[in-house]
Amino acid sequence: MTDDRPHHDLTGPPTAPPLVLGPSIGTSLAVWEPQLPALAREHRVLRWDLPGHGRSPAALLPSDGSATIDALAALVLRLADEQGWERFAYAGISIGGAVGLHLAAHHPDRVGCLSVVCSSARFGDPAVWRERAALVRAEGTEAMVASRPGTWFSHGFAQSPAGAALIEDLRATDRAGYAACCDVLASYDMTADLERIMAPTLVVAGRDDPATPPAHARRIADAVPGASLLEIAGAAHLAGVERPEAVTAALLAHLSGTAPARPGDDASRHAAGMAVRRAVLGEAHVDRAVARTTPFTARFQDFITRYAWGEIWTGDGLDRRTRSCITLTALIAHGHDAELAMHIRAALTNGLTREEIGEVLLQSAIYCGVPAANSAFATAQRIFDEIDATPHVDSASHSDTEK
Ligand SMILES: O=C(O)CC1=CCC(=O)O1
Repeated sequence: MTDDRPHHDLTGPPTAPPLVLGPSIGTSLAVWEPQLPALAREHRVLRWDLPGHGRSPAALLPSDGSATIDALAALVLRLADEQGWERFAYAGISIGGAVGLHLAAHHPDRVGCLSVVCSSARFGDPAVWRERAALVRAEGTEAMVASRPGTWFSHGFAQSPAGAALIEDLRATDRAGYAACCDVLASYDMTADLERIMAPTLVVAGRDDPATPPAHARRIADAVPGASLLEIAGAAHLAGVERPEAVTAALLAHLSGTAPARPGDDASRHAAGMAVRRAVLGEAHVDRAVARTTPFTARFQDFITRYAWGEIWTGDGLDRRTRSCITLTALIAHGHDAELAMHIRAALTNGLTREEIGEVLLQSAIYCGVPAANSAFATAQRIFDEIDATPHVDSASHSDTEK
């Protein structure tokens, strides 16, 4: 590697569609580790390190306070050019997402699909970022270590191996590189440019993110034409680390072109429906349903994929969490226990916590009847126990029956 480009790595089939992943300040490209295996299955993934972070040289950005988002975006374009990628999908966390917004607005021919995770069009008061830059230049990134756990994670997660490793990456970050990224954030303001973005855009927020709270995500999603918004419960700023399955599912669905299918033909509705169905119910589950399809069930399989998933679940009028609440209630009301089990797992994938699922079940006791809710609680407890007994299995990888 020469010293004038960011450190980066490449994963996935060399001929697969390109996807560039950008990290957040204080982290390295390892922050994308939880998503990498799934994303690299069907993409050639390029992850890059911010200047002074991971293994990138700090000198990629000026140290005199003049660093800009344009300079960071130029580094990414350089990496894409080296790969011969005229057009690529881009996903970025926080400042990494800001680079994506900038690229999509100012180089619209380069970004075919955009996802921004816990990011913003403006990261608050520039003076605060200038102060942080000065502090880190004087004292190093150790000065940020005490406050990051509460910003990056909701309670307790910082003590997990994944959380602790990220804090160590912060400690290892070069002070000049970190400070220059603060300068970037001080001068960054995309507010007036969001409406120029034409790439299909997904905006993801962590509900408990104090750095870029959901209101920041809403501002982006409201201004970028056609953007979708997903808020993830039980996650702070590094939502992809804390709630990996929810973020991975959202990115996969977006990358596979699940923009609302209406108006469209049956084929595009089927394709969009299949992608959302996979994102919500899990790859393994849908693979099993497809494998079980017979000539007798084929029309019905096509119908639910195209209609339930391709028309209704793809809609952007309600978020997936809300759709899960409605679906759980309806299944309880009609006593469909096998479908309920499947949709309890789907609700977890869609970002509902166990406590929130419990609230839905409690409320169903009022409107669907106590016996129905009693049976639903038993089903939910069984699913939670199954998940706890196999902690490394994706909550969506289940064997409950689906039509
Ligand atoms: O300060 C943090 O750690 C949160 C954050 C703001 C921009 C970014 O990349 O991370």
